[in-house]
Amino acid sequence: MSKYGVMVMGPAGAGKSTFCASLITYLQLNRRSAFYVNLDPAAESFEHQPDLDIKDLISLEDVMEEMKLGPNGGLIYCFEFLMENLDWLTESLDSLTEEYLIIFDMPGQIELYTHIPILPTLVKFLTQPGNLDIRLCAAYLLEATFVVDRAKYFAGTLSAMSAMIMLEVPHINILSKMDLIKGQIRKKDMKRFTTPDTTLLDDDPADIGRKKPSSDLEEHSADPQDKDALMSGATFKRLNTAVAGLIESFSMVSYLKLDCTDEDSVQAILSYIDDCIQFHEAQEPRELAEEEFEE
Ligand SMILES: Nc1nc2c(ncn2[C@@H]2O[C@H](COP(=O)(O)OP(=O)(O)OP(=O)(O)O)[C@@H](O)[C@H]2O)c(=O)[nH]1
Ligand SMILES: [Mg+2]
Repeated sequence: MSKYGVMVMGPAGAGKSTFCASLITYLQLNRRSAFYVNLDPAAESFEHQPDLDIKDLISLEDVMEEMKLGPNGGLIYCFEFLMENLDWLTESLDSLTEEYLIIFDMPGQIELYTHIPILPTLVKFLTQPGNLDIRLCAAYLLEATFVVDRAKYFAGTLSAMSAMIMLEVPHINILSKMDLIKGQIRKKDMKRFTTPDTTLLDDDPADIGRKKPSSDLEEHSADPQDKDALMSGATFKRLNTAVAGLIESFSMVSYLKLDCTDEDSVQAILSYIDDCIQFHEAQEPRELAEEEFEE
């Protein structure tokens, strides 16, 4: 029996946990079953209590104290511990039926998605037919306010692409917190953000506020502490153009828009997730139980 799941990922503060909560609320309102797995050992408060919480396996606080590690090193330790104790996941997830959408809420430390092979191993374990056999979709969130600074937007897009290549599962990218940029970006321009386009670098509003050295020579003589000058010179522009060109040539990343305060927006994202994992195709016709019918 297949299981279905979504792994919600992205940089710190991108809105992952809020999206998980909105998704669970939406599923519940629509009589669908959700199983919420918190894999962020630093998360403290939740809108919906997790059905499975990594903190019951290992606590980041204890790790930091006992192993004398900082928060990032501590997190990596927690994930290495999880990888040695995968039975803990199997015990709880194995009995779930295909009716459930398993939602994994991930931590925001970017190194987890870029240069450490822990996540690919975890994803392989979750999806392999011999193990949990979950049809998994990755949802990578990037905050929509990044579009205001093109360098940040392309750097974020590069991290989304790196996660896509690393994980090798169906993947959707999401621009979260769309409500925060409402009215700031014209509809016509928004299309250029949902499918990244190198010409976006030509009209970067963040450039306006930055000092502009007129040449590389001037840039190199700039004060190395002056971040504004460092991030506006010709070399920085060339780097961004190269990154944007790479993203465009791979042509892998496009974004869906999400505003967690809007139910229709959550529904639209869910329909993409369902489609990626072919959720509806596995569902049996179901008659309402007597109590549900009376309700
Ligand atoms: N305006 C607005 N704020 C949002 C939205 N989604 C999340 N936020 C806010 O963004 C902040 C971070 O949200 P979280 O859901 O905790 O983000 P996260 O990605 O889980 O953060 P970490 O787990 O720490 O990496 C909170 O203050 C949320 O209220 C949204 O759609 N719109
Ligand atoms: Mg979170």
